[in-house]
Amino acid sequence: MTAPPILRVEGLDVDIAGSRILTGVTFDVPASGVTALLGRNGVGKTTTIRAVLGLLPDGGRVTAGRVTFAGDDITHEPTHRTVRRGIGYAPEDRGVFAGLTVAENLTLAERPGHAHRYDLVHDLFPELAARRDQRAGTLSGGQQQMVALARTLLNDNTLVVVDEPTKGLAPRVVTEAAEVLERAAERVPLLLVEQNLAVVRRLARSAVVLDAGQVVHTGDARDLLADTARTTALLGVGSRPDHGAA
Ligand SMILES: Nc1ncnc2c1ncn2[C@@H]1O[C@H](COP(=O)(O)OP(=O)(O)OP(=O)(O)O)[C@@H](O)[C@H]1O
Repeated sequence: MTAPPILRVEGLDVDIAGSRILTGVTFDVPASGVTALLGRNGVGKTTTIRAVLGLLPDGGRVTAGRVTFAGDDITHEPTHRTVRRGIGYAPEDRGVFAGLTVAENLTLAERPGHAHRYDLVHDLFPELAARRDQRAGTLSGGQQQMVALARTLLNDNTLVVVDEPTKGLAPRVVTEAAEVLERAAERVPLLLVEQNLAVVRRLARSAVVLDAGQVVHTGDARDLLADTARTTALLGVGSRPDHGAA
């Protein structure tokens, strides 16, 4: 028997400033492994995860559909309540406080009512223990990504959502970030927005592809990426650089 999905998105419509941005978006995130949310620039990936987290911009709202987390309807729930259920979020800009130390960044992420898993974080990222007194702004992009992920893993979350973790990283650092994500995914299911298909190939079990605000493909990630013609048609990879051999 397969476990029920940890997250279920059904028929989600989202409007922002009077424009329809998502239409009928439907997909499941299994309770283990990495699910990649893919698609060209501007198709609605970030809007999808922001809708799940109740973080749509001013003028944005869910007009139809349902989001279910661990069996509970969270569609119109305020973000703080959703997050307290056990969803961690590492945003595209990483949300790291540059002027604070690594240790202070982690302390600020501590969520009341959760066990704080410093043992897990330091086991996964020994480098962060060594750099605990270093200001986060002086870390490399890959190390800052470690801090962002460590913040999500500290609170024993049951799902972690990560938006474009390798964006803007040098190829060598992309490999480092992919390793970090791989280690994290052994502990908690990830919903990962990622443009780098080498990273997707390495990490993802399932893939959801968006185009113009609609889901146009769901299925096994490696099967999709093995089909070059389909990948090119859905993602336009021929026209986009795919940095870094992760
Ligand atoms: N605050 C906003 N106001 C108006 N339109 C917005 C806003 N946020 C997003 N959009 C529009 O919604 C659409 C989807 O954007 P979104 O950022 O979700 O795409 P994406 O797939 O994450 O793109 P990228 O890969 O470039 O991050 C785009 O057309 C964008 O212009």
